[in-house]
Amino acid sequence: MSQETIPVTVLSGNLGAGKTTVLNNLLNTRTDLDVAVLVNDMGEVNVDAERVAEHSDISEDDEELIELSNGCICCELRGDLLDALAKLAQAREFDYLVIESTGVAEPLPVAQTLTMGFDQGDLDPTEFYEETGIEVMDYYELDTTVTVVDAHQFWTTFDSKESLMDGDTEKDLGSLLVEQIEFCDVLLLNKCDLVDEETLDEIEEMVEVLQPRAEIIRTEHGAVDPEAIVDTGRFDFEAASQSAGWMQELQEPHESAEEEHGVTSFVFESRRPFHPERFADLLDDFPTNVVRSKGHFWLAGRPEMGLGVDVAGQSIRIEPVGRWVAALPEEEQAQYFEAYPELEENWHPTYGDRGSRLVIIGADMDHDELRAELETATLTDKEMDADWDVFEDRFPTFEGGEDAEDPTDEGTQPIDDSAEEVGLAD
Ligand SMILES: Nc1nc2c(ncn2[C@@H]2O[C@H](COP(=O)(O)OP(=O)(O)OP(=O)(O)O)[C@@H](O)[C@H]2O)c(=O)[nH]1
Repeated sequence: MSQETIPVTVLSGNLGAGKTTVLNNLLNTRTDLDVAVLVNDMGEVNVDAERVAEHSDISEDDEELIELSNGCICCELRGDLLDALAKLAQAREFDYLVIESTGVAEPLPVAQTLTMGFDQGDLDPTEFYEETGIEVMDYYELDTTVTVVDAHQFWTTFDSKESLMDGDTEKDLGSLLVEQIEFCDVLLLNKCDLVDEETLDEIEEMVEVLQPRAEIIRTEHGAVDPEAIVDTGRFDFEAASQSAGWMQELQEPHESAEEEHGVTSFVFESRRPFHPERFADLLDDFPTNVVRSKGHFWLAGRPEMGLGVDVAGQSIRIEPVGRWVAALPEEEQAQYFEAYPELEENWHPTYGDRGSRLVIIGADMDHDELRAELETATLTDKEMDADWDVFEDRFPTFEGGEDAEDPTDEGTQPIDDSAEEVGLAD
């Protein structure tokens, strides 16, 4: 880390997990460090900021306590976050910055905002930025992303279908928890005082499978050694974005061994399309012990677009992930073959790159049984020769998808590892 930049720790975690408690604990134990704090709250009144002011040396009038209220810094307040931080750094000298996100914030976009500033594609430059040209990266360097998890509420949240509105987006608590676990350097398993040892072991095993890279620390009342969350130098955007268990599993598939609490994973692959009705039935009645599934699939009758499945806790989302290269004009295909030689190796003479690849993570799963169910949801030999358009298909259709005439439509890039997901709820 260079001398000039101010290191930043970002605290994320579900509502009530203990972020403010961790923050106050930190402020009260590292009194030698001049810490500035930015607290984000969804409501109009920044309750967390009040509580930080109440329980630490920082007062609410203090310019070291910045409040961003009435929105979320992972979405609509990204520009405000960048402005606030640039102004803070210009106005004051301090050693360290801690950002407490709202309980509904996803850590990845917050980290992206801090590491890329306004250069994020969909973020309009603010007036302040247009005038000054000051980039947040001129002053700050993201040091550690911390996710605080409520051990007591863990399984309830995980299995919850309850959803929250975040701006215009609806998020359900279970999948938000998974996202927060999947993107962090340090994971604080808080409220351990309320949970027995056996449950803690179970949670830890699940967390380790979802997020193999993070350091997991058990805490009570947010009491953690400041060294573990401040100035750790652990943050690495590339590593953090690739660290989710499902991603590693897709990159290097291996049938994971049965652990004590039976959290295992496997990758299902097929070069046959799924039957739309049978696969939809299977997803509707998906085994509840599958806690995470991610990947892309080929649906019979959808020759243009690969779809993605995203299972987190009790929520199942289907989303478009991109066009099959096989659906592109020949000149474009040639470009892909050049860029990705492995594409040609796995090319099917009739169906090209179409196929399905899903990672499934769960507790006490019967791999053989689930594999067989997935297999049964793909087309039979007879169906392979039938007309696929007559199958009942209740999967959502997507704009710019298989109905689109121009295969180069925006948002429908061919499938590769970097394919963006479009978060459309089912
Ligand atoms: N028993 C117990 N209670 C805790 C622990 N940590 C925090 N709490 C309590 O849990 C409640 C929520 O803690 P906060 O620190 O406000 O949680 P938060 O993540 O900042 O909450 P939001 O800002 O609403 O998202 C408070 O009443 C805390 O006192 C813990 O380890 N054990």
